Amino acid sequence: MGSLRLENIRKSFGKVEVLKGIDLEVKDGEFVIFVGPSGCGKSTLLRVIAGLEDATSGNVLIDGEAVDHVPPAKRGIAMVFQSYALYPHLNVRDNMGLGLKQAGRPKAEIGERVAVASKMLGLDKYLDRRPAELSGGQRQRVAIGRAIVRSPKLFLFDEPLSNLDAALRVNTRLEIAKLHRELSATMIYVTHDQVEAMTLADRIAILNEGRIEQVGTPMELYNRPANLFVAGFIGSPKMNFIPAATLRDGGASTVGIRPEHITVDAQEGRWKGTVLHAEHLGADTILYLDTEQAGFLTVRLFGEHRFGTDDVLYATPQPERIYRFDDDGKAIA
Ligand SMILES: Nc1ncnc2c1ncn2[C@@H]1O[C@H](COP(=O)(O)OP(=O)(O)OP(=O)(O)O)[C@@H](O)[C@H]1O
Repeated sequence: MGSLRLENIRKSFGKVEVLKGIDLEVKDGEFVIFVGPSGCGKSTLLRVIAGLEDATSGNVLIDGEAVDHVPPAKRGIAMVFQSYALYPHLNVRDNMGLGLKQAGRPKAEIGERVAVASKMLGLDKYLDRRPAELSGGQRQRVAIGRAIVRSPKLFLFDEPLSNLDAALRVNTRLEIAKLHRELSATMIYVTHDQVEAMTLADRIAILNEGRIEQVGTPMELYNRPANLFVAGFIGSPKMNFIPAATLRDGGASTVGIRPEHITVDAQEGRWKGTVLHAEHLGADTILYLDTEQAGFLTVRLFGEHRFGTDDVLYATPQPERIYRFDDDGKAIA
């Protein structure tokens, strides 16, 4: 079991309020990701859940029990950090088993748990190596293994992939997804990378300036963003925002259209524009347009296209894919 409930969590550092009333419920076995811009309070919230930081007010409940006065080691959580935090003088086996040893578990049990976790993570061949003899990805797997052996109620991950290069990030991401399936464990994960969030999470909580803007499945956030912030945050390249007057839409203040929902044609279309820059990515082509009616627009086309800088073309939004927002930035259904 490992459910989590956050009730009106507030946290101030001096006069600065960093978390401004966070409510969230995480079900047993769920994978929830906190995502948001730098400084929005993601890590602080994770640290409050872990007990490494006291909330100024509000409650943290694990499996229905308030843990606000329970020290980190007794909360039944295991945390994986960006920096791995391995002991350099210990080999992989001892790094993974240290927490259990400190908890006074019998040697045979520690050996067994380390064997299971290291096999799961493909580390069984490296048990005698020290951290310095491992790659970055292997070190992060040891840190994850150290969490697994403790069979925690909750796994907390703080940007675990950000020290890895691009290829290794993808690999390790897949491993974390697999691990979540195999362990059916509750995982809470902080990242500023929306691809990580979209690919791993059952649900994503989008934070902004200490508040949750929206919680939902990746596709809910993509298809039905609650406001301009979420609409602009989820999706790459970013959604285009255009004054509603451009579309003669009296009921909205701003309209949004995703780059992948605009078609282009050399002869005709809704908005005439000039290509400022074209990115040919192979699978996709990204065009940056300066249009007469809608201003700057980013367009994402599937596959290869011959359009290049200074070409003049016409862009047309798919009407059923237009998002509308009111004066306060709230989505209009
Ligand atoms: N111990 C502290 N003392 C004072 N201010 C702090 C402390 N820890 C965090 N902050 C401030 O709280 C705010 C939120 O920090 P936090 O690390 O939670 O953000 P984050 O969303 O995780 O950002 P990043 O993605 O850059 O890691 C920041 O403005 C930060 O400077």
